[in-house]
Amino acid sequence: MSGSTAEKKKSRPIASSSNETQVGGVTVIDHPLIQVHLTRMRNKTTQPSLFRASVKRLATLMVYEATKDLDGYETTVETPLTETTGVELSQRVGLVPILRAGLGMIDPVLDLLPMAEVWHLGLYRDEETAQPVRYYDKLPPQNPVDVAIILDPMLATGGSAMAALMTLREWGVKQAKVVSLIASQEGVDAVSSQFPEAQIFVAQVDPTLNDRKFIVPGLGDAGDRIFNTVDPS
Ligand SMILES: O=P(O)(O)OC[C@H]1O[C@H](OP(=O)(O)OP(=O)(O)O)[C@H](O)[C@@H]1O
Ligand SMILES: O=c1cc[nH]c(=O)[nH]1
Ligand SMILES: [Mg+2]
Repeated sequence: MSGSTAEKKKSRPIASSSNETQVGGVTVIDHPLIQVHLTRMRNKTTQPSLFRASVKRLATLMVYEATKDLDGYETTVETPLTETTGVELSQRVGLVPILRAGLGMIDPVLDLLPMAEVWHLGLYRDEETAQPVRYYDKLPPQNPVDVAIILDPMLATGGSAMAALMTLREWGVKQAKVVSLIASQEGVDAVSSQFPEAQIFVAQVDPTLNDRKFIVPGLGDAGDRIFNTVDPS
């Protein structure tokens, strides 16, 4: 590989050794693969097909880490050779994608948790006020899941995540996790102060929001980039 671009650029470890950093109530999951896929998503020239693929890859890596405290029970299994012990999950897990952009994360997460229930929540941000507007919610009145995992690539002001957490609290969910790819510092501060019991997992926390409450540097509008609905005018 002599003379390759990779060799000419200075190589260094790009993730902390533990791969997890606690910033306030937020777990930042730091891993070279996470950073590489996130960089593709941030790049404005990345086309929707690669953007979608990157969302899926990141969702898999993030949810793998975010589910490491799930409870299980011991079971027995017959291999072709003998009987041995194994594990089954013992908690009812609900995945809660926030429409639209959260839909981009659901398929890879269902691959990891095929027994999970999926409860959709429709929320969009009003363009003028940046406040979340509810337009779809079919959560049942009773019988909450044991663990709910909110899926949404972006956590900007935190308004949408807090609206979702409030809905889950009203349903009676005892353990709620939020898995986002990019958050703003302001957003994670707001969510962790209003919902200190919620576990928040992000790949990176960006420093600011602009005057339209978009994350900076961020990646633009995740829903538009996933679904290829950027207004060309
Ligand atoms: O933290 P907040 O300030 O609430 O912003 C984050 C929300 O904004 C985006 O959705 P958007 O309103 O663009 O809807 P969409 O997914 O339908 O595009 C994103 O997917 C979050 O749901
Ligand atoms: O930066 C942002 C903020 C909200 N929603 C997005 O998709 N991106
Ligand atoms: Mg959007």
